[in-house]
Amino acid sequence: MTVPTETGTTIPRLVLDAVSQTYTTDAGDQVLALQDTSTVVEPGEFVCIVGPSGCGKSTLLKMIAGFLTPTTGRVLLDDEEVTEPGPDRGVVFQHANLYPWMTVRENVELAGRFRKVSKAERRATAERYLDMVNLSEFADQRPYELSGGMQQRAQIARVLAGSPEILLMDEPFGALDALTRETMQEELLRIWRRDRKTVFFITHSVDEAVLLGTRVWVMSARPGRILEDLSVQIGDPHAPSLDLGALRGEKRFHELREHIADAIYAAQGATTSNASTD
Ligand SMILES: Nc1ncnc2c1ncn2[C@@H]1O[C@H](COP(=O)(O)OP(=O)(O)OP(=O)(O)O)[C@@H](O)[C@H]1O
Repeated sequence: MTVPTETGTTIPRLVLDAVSQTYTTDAGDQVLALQDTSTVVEPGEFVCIVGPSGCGKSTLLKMIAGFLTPTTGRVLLDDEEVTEPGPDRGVVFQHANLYPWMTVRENVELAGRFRKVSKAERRATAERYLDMVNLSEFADQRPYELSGGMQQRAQIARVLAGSPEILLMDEPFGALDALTRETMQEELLRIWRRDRKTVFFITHSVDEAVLLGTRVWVMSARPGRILEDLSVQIGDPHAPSLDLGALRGEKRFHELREHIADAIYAAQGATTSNASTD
C-alpha cells in the first residue's frame, strides 16, 4: 500500500525524522514534551498511540496536523515537509468544535468545502454520515441542543464526510457512553477496512488500541518517545463481518493487552496505572 514513485521505489505516508518539541510556558520555563522521535508509517496503517498522561501524544498529533512546528527535526507526509494544516488531514479533537450558529447538518456539510463537489453531493454525503453516527433526526438542530456525546459524533461525521486521506484522532471516543463507543469503534473499523485511510488514534483504553490498531505505539513518560512499536492484528481483516466481541475472545488480544498495560505502567513509573483496559 505504499505510494509508487517514478523510479519504482515507494514513499512512506509519514516520516518522523528526529522530531522534538519544546514548549515555553507563560512563566518562561522550557518544557520538553517530545524528544528525538523517529519512525516511518506506510499508507493504510492504523496507528494507536498510548502512554502516560502528559507524555506528548497530543503534541505529536498536532505536529502531524501542521498546527505545531517541531522544535527540531522534520515531519514528512508523502515526502513533503509539513508546514501547515491541509485538507488531506482530518482532525478529531477530544471535544467537539462545531460552529454553534449552524445546524448539525450544515456543520457536517462544511466538510466538503475544500473539494470540488456539488452542493447536492455534499448534502448526500452529510446525510450518509449523519445516519452512520445515528444523528439523522437531529440534523436540523443546533449543536447546543445536543448532548456532549452527540456533538462528538457530529464532529466525527463532519471529519469523515471530508474524506481525508489521513485521520488524526485525539481520544475521539473518550466522552461517549460504552454502547455508543462500541458502535463508533465498529464503524471506524468498517470505514478503515473499506477505504484503508491512514489513521493516528490516541486512546487511554488499551483494549481500544489493540482492537483497532495495526500498530500500537507505547510512549514513555515526558519527555515522550516511542518506547515500543508493536505490530497488532487481531482476527481476519478481510472477514466480511465485524464482531468486536469475538475479537476480544482471541488469545492474541489478551496477550497484547497485558503486555501493553504493563508497558504503560512501567513507563509512567508511578504507583497507579493510567491505562484503562475497559
Ligand atoms: N502550549 C503549551 N505550553 C506549555 N506546555 C505545554 C503546552 N502544551 C502541552 N504542554 C505540556 O507538554 C506536555 C505534553 O502535553 P500533551 O498534551 O502532548 O500530552 P498528552 O500525552 O496528550 O496528555 P494527555 O494524555 O493527558 O491528554 C505536558 O507536560 C503539557 O503540560
